Amino acid sequence: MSIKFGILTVSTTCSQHPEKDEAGPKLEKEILLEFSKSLVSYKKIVTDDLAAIIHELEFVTTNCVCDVLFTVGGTGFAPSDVTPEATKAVIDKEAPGLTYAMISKSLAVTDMAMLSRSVCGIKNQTVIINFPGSSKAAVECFRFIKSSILHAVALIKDSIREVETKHAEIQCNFDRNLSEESKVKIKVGESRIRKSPFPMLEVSDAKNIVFKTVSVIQDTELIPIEKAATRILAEDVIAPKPVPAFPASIKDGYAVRAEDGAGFRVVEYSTAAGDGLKHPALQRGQIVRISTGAPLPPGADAVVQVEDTTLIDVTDNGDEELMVEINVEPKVGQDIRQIGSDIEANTVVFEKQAAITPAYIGVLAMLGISKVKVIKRPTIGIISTGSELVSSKDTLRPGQIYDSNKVTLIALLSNYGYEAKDCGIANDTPNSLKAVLENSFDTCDFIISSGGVSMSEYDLVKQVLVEDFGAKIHFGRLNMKPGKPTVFATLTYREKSKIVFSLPGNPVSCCVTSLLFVLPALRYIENSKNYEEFPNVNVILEHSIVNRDLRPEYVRLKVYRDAQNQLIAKSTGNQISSRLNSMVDANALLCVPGNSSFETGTVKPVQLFTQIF
Ligand SMILES: Nc1nc2c(c(=O)[nH]1)N[C@H]1C(S)=C(S)[C@@H](COP(=O)(O)OP(=O)(O)OC[C@H]3O[C@@H](n4cnc5c(N)ncnc54)[C@H](O)[C@@H]3O)O[C@H]1N2
Ligand code: MOO
Ligand SMILES: [Mg+2]
Repeated sequence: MSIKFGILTVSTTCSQHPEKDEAGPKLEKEILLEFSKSLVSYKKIVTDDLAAIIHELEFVTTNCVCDVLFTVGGTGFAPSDVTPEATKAVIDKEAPGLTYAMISKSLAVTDMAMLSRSVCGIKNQTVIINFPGSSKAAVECFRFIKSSILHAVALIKDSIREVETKHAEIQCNFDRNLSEESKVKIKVGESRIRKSPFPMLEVSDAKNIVFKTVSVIQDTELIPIEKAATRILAEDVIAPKPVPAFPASIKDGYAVRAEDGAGFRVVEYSTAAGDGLKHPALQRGQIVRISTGAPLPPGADAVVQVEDTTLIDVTDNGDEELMVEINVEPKVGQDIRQIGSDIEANTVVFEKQAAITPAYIGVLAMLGISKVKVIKRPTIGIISTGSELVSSKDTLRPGQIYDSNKVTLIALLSNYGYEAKDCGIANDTPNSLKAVLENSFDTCDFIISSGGVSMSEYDLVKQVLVEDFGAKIHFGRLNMKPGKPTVFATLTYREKSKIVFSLPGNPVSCCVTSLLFVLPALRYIENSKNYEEFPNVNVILEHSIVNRDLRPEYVRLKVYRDAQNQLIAKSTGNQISSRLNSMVDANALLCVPGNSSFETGTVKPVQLFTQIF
C-alpha cells in the first residue's frame, strides 16, 4: 500500500525563514527511507497561531491531501505552543496509544519527554500526529511509531487486503507466542529450479488419488431445516405424526353424510381451513359448508363440491345459506384427504444419505420437524496468493491487479451449496504465505488457495506447505489445460488433518480445476456412497474445435437446445486461461485430447456442470 504523508512545520521563525526549518526536511528524508513506495504529498510551514494551524489541519483533512499528517513543533510548555490545542479542535477521535508510545520510548532517551503535550488523533481519513520541534526528537518519534502506520492507514481506509494480511500475521505470531519465520528461502541464481520435480499425472489418476486420500467424514450435526438444502441426511427421518393429522376437505363445498344421498339439505354452519372442531356431530339431513383444507365435521363422511349443488334459501339479510340442494349422490370418502393419506405416522419418510432438496425441507416442516441431523461439512477457507493482488474495494497501484479468484471460488462453491470463508490474500513471500496459511488452518479444515504453484522463484506455496507445515504433496502437476500446476496436499496441523488444494493462479485454471477436483472432493467426503460425477451428455458441436497443445484441453462450452430440441454446443470464445469471460456463460466442459481436433457437427460427450438455460 502506498501512503501519502504530510508535514506541517509549526514555527513562527521558520515561517519567516523557511531555510531554518531542519526538522521538516529531515523527517521527509526519514519517511521516504522507510516507506519507499510512498510520497510526501504536502509540506507547509505555519506560525504558532491557533487559528492558522487549525485552518491548515482542516484543509488537509477535509481534502484528503494525505493519509498521515505529522505536525512538527509547538508541543511544549511555552505560551506560544498551541499545536496540541489546534489538533484537539480538529480531530474526531483521539489516538492516545501513539502519544503514549512516543512519550514512553522518548523517556528512555531524555527526561524532558515528560514535558511533551503531543496529541494524536483521526480526522476523516487522516491520522494527525504531533511531533516535537527539534529535528532529532521528531525523527526519533517517527521511528518509535512507524511500525504502526501501515496498519493504521489500512484500518482507516478499510483496505481489506492489508488489514487481513496484517491480522493473519498478528494472529499467527500471537498464537505461537513467537514470530517464527518461514523456513523457506527464495531460490536465487543457480539454485532456481529449471524443471518441475513433480511427475505429470493424468486427470483420472489424480482424481482417484483425491478420492482415496480424503477421509470420509463421519461427524454429524443438528441444523435448522432452513439451512439444510443440499446437505446429506445423517439418519432416517421417521414421521412423528400423520399428514394430514385430521380428515380434511379437498374441495370447497359441503360436508355431508353419504347415506343421506342427494336432495334438499339444511346448512347447519360453515367451517373453513384453520377452524377447530367445535360443533356436535352431523345428524341425518344436515350438511356443513366447508372450504378446502378445513377439518371434516364429525358425522360427515363425504364432501360435495359447490359446483354440484343449488342454493335454495338464505337468511333474511342474505348473508347465510339456509338450504341447499345436493345434486349428485355422494360416495363415502369422496373429496376427503384421510388421516395419514400423504404421510403415515411412524413410517420412514426419508432415508439417511439422501441429499436434501427444497421439497424435503417442506416435508420436514409439515411434520413439525424444525431441525435435522446431517453430515458435517469440512470448514472451507479460501486464500488468494500473489503480491500483485488487491481487493476490488482497494485502489490499484501500477502493476497491481484486482483479486478475482477468491470471490469467484467463494461464489462457485456457494452455487453448489458449500459455504466458504475468506481467509485473505498472501504476498509471494515465505512469511506472508506461512502466516496466511497458518491463520486458515486455525479455523478451516479444507483450504483452497490459488496462485504461486508454477515455476518461478516466487511460486512458493508448495515449498511453504512442505517445509513449514510438513505437508505431503500428493500431486503437483497434471496433464491438462488449463490447470497444469494443480496441487493436492494433506497435512496435520495441531493434531487435525487438513486438506489443501493449491490451484493455479490463472482465473480460468482456478475455476476449471475447482469443478474437476475441488467440488468432487467435497461431495465425495460428504457422501461417498452416493457420489456421482457431473452428468455426461452427448452434444452436437456447432463448429470445429482444435487443441494444438500436447495436453488434453478442457474446453468451456455453452450447451443449448435448438429449435429441433437437439443439444448443441459452442465454444465460449478465446480459451486462454487468463480470460475468465470464457467461463461466464459456460455450462459444460469438453475434453479434447492433446494435439487433435473435433469436426463441426460431430457428436461428443461433455460434462454438464450446471443447468442448460
Ligand atoms: N515456466 C513455466 N511457467 C509457467 C508454467 C510452466 O509450466 N512453466 N505454467 C503456466 C501455467 S499452465 C499456469 S496455469 C500458471 C500458473 O501460475 P501460478 O499458479 O504460479 O500462479 P501465479 O503465477 O501466481 O499467477 C498466474 C497468473 O494469474 C494471475 N492471478 C493469480 N492470482 C489471481 C487472483 N487471485 N485473481 C486474479 N488473477 C490472479 C496472476 O496475476 C498471473 O497473471 O503458470 C504458468 N507459468
Ligand atoms: O494450465 Mo495453465 O492452467 O494452462 O493456464
Ligand atoms: Mg506463478
